[in-house]
Amino acid sequence: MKTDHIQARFQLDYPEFTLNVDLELPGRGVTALFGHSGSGKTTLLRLIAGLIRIQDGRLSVNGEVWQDDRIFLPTHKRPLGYVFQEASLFPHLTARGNLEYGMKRVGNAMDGAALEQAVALLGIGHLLDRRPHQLSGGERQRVAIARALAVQPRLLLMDEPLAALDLKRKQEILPYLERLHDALEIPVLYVSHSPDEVARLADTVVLMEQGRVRAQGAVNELFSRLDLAFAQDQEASAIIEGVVLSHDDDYALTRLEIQGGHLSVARLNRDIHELVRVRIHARDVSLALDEPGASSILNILPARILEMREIEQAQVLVKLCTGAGEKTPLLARITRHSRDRLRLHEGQSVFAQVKAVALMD
Ligand SMILES: Nc1ncnc2c1ncn2[C@@H]1O[C@H](COP(=O)(O)OP(=O)(O)OP(=O)(O)O)[C@@H](O)[C@H]1O
Repeated sequence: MKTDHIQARFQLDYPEFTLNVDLELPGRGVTALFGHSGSGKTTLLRLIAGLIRIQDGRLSVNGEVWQDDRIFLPTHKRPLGYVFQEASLFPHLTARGNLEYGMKRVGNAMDGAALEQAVALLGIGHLLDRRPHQLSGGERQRVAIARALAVQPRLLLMDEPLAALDLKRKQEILPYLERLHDALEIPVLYVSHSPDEVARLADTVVLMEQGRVRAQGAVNELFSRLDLAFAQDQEASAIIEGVVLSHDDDYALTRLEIQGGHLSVARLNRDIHELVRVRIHARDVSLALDEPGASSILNILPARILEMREIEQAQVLVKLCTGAGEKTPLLARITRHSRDRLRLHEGQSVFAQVKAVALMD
């Protein structure tokens, strides 16, 4: 049995829905369970939490068996944290009272350090004496996440924790989730049907369709697969990780090093060597056969065409790779007319002109 993975195998038959998954997931980092409404994301999370019991399921988390032919740990014996869409806090308890109740409930000896760490990570120190009705939806959710973490779980399950919040509150809470992503040693399973959240937070994506796993892989790999929904969306984009190389304060630009290449972006308030994630929309990338000599475009990357797919009558989606070892994926959305005029074909070397780069975190 692998000790640094989550292995989950479940088959569940409801009258009108069957879930059938056999997954091996990384033992740390954020894995997004992504899919349309009704694809089985919550059901899978509930099976993993032990809230649904089936006969022949198997689940091990970083070497510990939680369920197999002989073992079934009930939910309260599973060292996990569960965050729901709506923060289910006790209204009569303060934020602190809710955190402490969470710890007592699982029978953990009160670990002050873990509690403090969770409070600091979610930035709720100044809210601890308030009751839930004195908190905004986003703040309540931050308390609920801290409560889940204070018990020092070995797995964190999050079921659309932002779904009940409006856009402004979502924007407020996302930086805290990004901090979790960087700080947590434990695996996080994050249910979402927002590609934007997935792009920001996830390392790995499991794409669910009708109770089955349609695809699984690294976020940048899945986002650039032309056969999947991500690339066919209006917001289709490549996700690229880079390191801050230098700042040019004169021109208010920051230079990022990406795998085997560079990107210039609007000045980032980030330290040198810091890791950042950027998103390049397919609609912001155009293609040229020769290196444009005089151009106002900052980022012109040598690239190779891997695959093309017509997506609408007039549009073609192009999957490219760039950088050393051609490992960095890029998407371009061009017109069918341009494809034919430039006689573009798979395997061809081109120059990708990147009009805009959006910072993800
Ligand atoms: N207890 C149950 N009995 C029968 N059918 C169920 C039960 N629970 C869920 N289902 C069905 O299983 C399917 C998957 O539901 P699930 O809640 O897992 O989907 P989901 O991907 O999480 O959706 P959403 O994004 O809307 O939360 C749905 O068709 C649902 O109606």
